[in-house]
Amino acid sequence: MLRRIVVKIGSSSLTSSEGGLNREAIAYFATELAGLIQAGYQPLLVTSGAVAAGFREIGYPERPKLLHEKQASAAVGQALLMQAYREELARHGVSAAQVLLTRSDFQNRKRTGNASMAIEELLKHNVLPIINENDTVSVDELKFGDNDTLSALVANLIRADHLLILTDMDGLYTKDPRLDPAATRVSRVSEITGEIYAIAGGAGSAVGTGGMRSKIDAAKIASIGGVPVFVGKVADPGDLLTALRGDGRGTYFEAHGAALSRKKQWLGFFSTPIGTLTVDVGAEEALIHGGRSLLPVGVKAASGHFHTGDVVEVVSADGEVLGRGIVNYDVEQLHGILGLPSTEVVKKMDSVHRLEVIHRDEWISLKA
Ligand SMILES: Nc1ncnc2c1ncn2[C@@H]1O[C@H](COP(=O)(O)OP(=O)(O)O)[C@@H](O)[C@H]1O
Ligand SMILES: N[C@@H](CCC(=O)OP(=O)(O)O)C(=O)O
Repeated sequence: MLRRIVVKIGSSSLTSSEGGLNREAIAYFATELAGLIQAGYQPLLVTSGAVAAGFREIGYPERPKLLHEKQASAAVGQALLMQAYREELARHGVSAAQVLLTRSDFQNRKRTGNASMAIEELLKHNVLPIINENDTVSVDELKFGDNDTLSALVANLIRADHLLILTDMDGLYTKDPRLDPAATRVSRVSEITGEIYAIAGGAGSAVGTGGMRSKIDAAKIASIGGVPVFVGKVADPGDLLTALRGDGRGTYFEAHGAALSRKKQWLGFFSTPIGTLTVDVGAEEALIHGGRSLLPVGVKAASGHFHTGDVVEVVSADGEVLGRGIVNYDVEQLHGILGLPSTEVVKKMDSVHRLEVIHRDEWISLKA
């Protein structure tokens, strides 16, 4: 299989604060994407820019803040965006297709399957999928808001080899460089800790939305799904290939997990946990590094009104979120066997359906 690369381009790289598309920028990115195809890669594009491209034509003086105004701007701008990409890609003999997705599409197994089938078919026919959020139907609870998270979910869905998030900054800095000129670039992140989140700020431009924080969220999702991420800037011919090969101007986030099944993608990023289990150090080690199931002996506390088959969050003794899983006991049953070795559990219970509190096939680690 060709190596699949998801490239995400933010509004800040495609438009100016006064609105409208920067055609030169689109032409540049089209050339870079064609360069990836020529080098034997299979790129998919996740692009923002619809709102920023469309608001001026509608008559708004600046990027609108109200939802319906954004939606109207996106409806105009999305057509402009696609037209520009299609024309510029055609110069390189590359055909492109529009794919619009919302958060709820990823919550629904059938829709995720449909999206994946359509994307696979496009790739089979060498058509470049150009993906954006479906802004017309996205209201607050359905919205990704920025496209960074969407790009990570797409990368997991199609089992990408790399995710390249392109923006107007050449990577993550120790502080928002617009506020602190002395800030320095973090060139590699092996683990996304609270410290990494603490240095990432919000959007710096008048057109971007998520800022560095949403890029870290995206890097975390992709990294859990086994996809390494580059966040940075490309500006010169060949920069995209250079970024892919590890020498780009930006920050590289290492991947942790292996590619995730659809079920685990849902469990990790879309399920709603209705209880919490606190585990001891041994259980944490078994779950995170040992690839093992969670047994009653390692569970110190259980809270929430959950039943067998519900999703619960698992936290360490000091409250750090370790992951999520589908629990095999009701909370009342679990309270009776907390910390007990398996032999005691079997003696104490009338019948044991499954000994594991969470089976490893129904567990996802959220440490990245
Ligand atoms: N620690 C940081 N390092 C780099 N950039 C940061 C940091 N904190 C906040 N930012 C801001 O994030 C912005 C990029 O995000 P955003 O405006 O949403 O872009 P895009 O439209 O490309 O997604 C940068 O312009 C920068 O001002
Ligand atoms: N779907 C919206 C994305 C919003 C947005 O600005 O995202 P980003 O530039 O990635 O922070 C659009 O196309 O305008």
